[in-house]
Amino acid sequence: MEKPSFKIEASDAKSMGQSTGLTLTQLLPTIVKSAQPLARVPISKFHVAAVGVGISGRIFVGVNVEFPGLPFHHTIHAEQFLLTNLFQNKETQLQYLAVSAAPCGHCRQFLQEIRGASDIPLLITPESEFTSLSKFLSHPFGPHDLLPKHVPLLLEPHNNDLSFLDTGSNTGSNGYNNNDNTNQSSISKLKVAALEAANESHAPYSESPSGVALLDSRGNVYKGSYMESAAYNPSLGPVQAAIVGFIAGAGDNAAEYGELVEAVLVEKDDAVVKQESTARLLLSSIAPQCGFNTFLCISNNKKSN
Ligand SMILES: O=c1ccn([C@H]2C[C@H](O)[C@@H](CO)O2)c(=O)[nH]1
Ligand SMILES: [Zn+2]
Repeated sequence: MEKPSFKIEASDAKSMGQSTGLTLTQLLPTIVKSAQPLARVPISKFHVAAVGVGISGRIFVGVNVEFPGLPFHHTIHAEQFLLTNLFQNKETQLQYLAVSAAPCGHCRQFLQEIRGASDIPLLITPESEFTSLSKFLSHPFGPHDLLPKHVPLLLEPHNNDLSFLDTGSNTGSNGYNNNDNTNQSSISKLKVAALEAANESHAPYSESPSGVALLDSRGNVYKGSYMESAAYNPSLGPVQAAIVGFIAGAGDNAAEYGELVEAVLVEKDDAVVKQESTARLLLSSIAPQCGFNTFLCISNNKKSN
């Protein structure tokens, strides 16, 4: 198996199958094993990998990411990383899921945000028999308990119809380089990306969508959309989602938080769930050199009221 990566194209998955004589699902345990070293686990040293096959035939990887110095609830579980990776690559359904350890209760719950979650075939490696997620979470509580059926679920397309408040929406920034022109043009670029991320955010329970965009020193932009869980606590914040984009998008260069130079958060002015303080806390802990700016938006259907 070659160097582990966070995304395997369908054609590459096919040729891996041909060269090994294995079917797609038989390949998954090997991919799980090779992905485990990608986990960032300074606290637990417990490497979790979650591998999913999307409806397009592409294979995606997630790993757990821990943040020393911060409360545990900032942690990104491997399954959450995987769902974020699928979401960011516009996969609308998960065909198969394989994980290196049985998913914890929090992840079993988070997976309920996918339509038809109970039927997702699940493999706990190194076993070779799939079972369904419903075996791991019977009598699930989920979106169906709180939302009408037509509301889009996690991997389905979202458009929250947000636009910026006209004036005074920057609620403050930190970082060392906030006043030069280059920085202003980066912030404008990040504002557009963060608004896109907020428009794609899955926040049907609070109706408080939000998005983050991160800029690295090479000029790359990484977007992250806030993703809610019907059970509230397993929700994944927009900074975490953008970090998934940063780690998964770095390719062969292992992403270092020290490379982050600027960040923008976009959230609603009248949100009942506000991200700003916790987003600032996480970023200032892992990337103290990174600027941070918040811009407020409004949902257009409310504007006309
Ligand atoms: O389903 C699970 C269970 C645990 N972890 C991670 C969280 C933490 O980083 C470490 C120890 O709990 O393993 C996951 O990623 N998924
Ligand atoms: Zn978990």
